[in-house]
Amino acid sequence: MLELDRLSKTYATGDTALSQVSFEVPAGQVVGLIGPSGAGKSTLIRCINRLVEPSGGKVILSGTNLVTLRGNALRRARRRIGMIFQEYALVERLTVMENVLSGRLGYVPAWRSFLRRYSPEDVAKAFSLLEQVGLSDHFNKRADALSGGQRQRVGIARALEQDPELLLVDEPTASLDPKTSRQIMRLIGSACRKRNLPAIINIHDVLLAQQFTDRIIGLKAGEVVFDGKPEALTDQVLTRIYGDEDWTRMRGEENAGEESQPPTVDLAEGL
Ligand SMILES: Nc1ncnc2c1ncn2[C@@H]1O[C@H](COP(=O)(O)OP(=O)(O)OP(=O)(O)O)[C@@H](O)[C@H]1O
Repeated sequence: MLELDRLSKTYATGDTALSQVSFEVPAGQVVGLIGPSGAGKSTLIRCINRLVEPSGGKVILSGTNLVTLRGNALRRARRRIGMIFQEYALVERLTVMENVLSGRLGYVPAWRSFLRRYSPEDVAKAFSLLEQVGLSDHFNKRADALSGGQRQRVGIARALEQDPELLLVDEPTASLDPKTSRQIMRLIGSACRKRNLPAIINIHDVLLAQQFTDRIIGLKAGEVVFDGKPEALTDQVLTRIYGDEDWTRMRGEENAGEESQPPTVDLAEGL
């Protein structure tokens, strides 16, 4: 379980990106984090893994307050957090398999990670994950030979190879087409449910968030202005988060596009 307790961040420039944000994410729950540009979504994700230093408050992961950790203890805590990025953050010249195995780097001794030697268990696990994300035929391809959707699946497998206790996902679908985006969201959701993993997904696409997450948290100017079930995200709530817009029409247009799409192949089975 993840608990944020009055998490705050004011940058050196004086910009307050987060003010006293508190919520809990229980095991297995997938949270969609939404809000307008500048609301503090990336800052929130980065404060959790300490890529940004919080100015105040606590980030408690399975009983440990991550905010007070330093040095080795912080490194050990970070490997408990799987990250999935918008731009995939793969090592382009390495193979798919090597990219997935890099999820173990935080675990192997320095000399082994330098030589990129992994245990047979790590390799077997990586094969299994690649199979689960539908990429077992591509294990030996270079990452730069893959499509965006395939790269993101490698990113998911790499995060899971790490055996994380928490997944932080930053705009996973921003560079993908609508159908691939849905497959990726479905994969992330089913991986979390199967492993009882809590996840926070920073996502701009409100409809995707509504469809594929268990709970939505709406940030505005660094504060939580909505926290509830996806179906409670009414037009009034969207206006509270983003300001005036014709939300009903937006949903209508999106649904019209949806009907013309062929049924998606569910790659997530077994994940
Ligand atoms: N490194 C930084 N230094 C100073 N201010 C920053 C820094 N990073 C973010 N901010 C400010 O903090 C606030 C929140 O930014 P943040 O990037 O967290 O928002 P966001 O919701 O992720 O936006 P977007 O959806 O556009 O990525 C903004 O006012 C931004 O200008």
